[in-house]
Amino acid sequence: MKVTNLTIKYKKKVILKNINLEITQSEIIGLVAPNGTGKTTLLRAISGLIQPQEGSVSIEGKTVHDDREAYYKKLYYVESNHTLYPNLNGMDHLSYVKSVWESSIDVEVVIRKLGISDYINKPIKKLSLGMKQHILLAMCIVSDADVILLDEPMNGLDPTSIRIISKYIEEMKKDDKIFIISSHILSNIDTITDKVLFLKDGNIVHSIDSKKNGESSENVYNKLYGMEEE
Ligand SMILES: Nc1ncnc2c1ncn2[C@@H]1O[C@H](COP(=O)(O)OP(=O)(O)OP(=O)(O)O)[C@@H](O)[C@H]1O
Repeated sequence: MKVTNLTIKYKKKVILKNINLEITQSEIIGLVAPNGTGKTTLLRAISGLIQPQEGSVSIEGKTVHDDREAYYKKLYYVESNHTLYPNLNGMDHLSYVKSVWESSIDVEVVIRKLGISDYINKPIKKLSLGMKQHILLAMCIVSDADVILLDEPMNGLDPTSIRIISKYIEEMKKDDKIFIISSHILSNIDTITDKVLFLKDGNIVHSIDSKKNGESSENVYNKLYGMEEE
């Protein structure tokens, strides 16, 4: 997946300027920055939901303009739980994703592994925030897409759930998938990422290779966003 010279503005306000990013298969990328920095904007641009003023995004060499349907099937974007239909249940959502993404993933296995069988048949409007997050994550797993974009996936999850989800994401990486996971809380995603990208002033100002023993991502976060080190 390649992002080339991407610039996004809302009216005259520049949110992202000249972003370049290349992600090879099978990587888990963390996208970290405080609230309001542009993480969601970047994910939305990659997913083709907003058009950049300049630059482009391609997956396996193809942009959304080359073949819209093929591009959308290659990726799955997990936005906020407001995208869930309140009167439908989790199973309805999973069946929908399985059919549209033409996936061969076994839905029952995903439900069992995520431990969501108790509420998978209840309407979304009766579920807690954490339960809805689980349904969203189950949907992205069922899609079996090559590129999975997760916007703040750990919001509302307890530590046990974060561990289960993290383990699942690491397992899926073996199937040659790219994950981009945004978070304003570094500790939620620090342990599973291969690389952490830090956004500031519209650009990726720093990246850390998590598998190498170098600088600590926590120190970088504190330095970049003006927090005192403990
Ligand atoms: N539709 C829009 N119209 C105008 N400005 C917008 C729009 N969407 C986002 N913005 C602005 O773009 C900036 C980046 O927002 P974005 O949601 O991408 O940040 P974020 O890093 O994902 O924040 P958070 O962690 O709070 O979700 C903010 O200043 C926001 O006010």
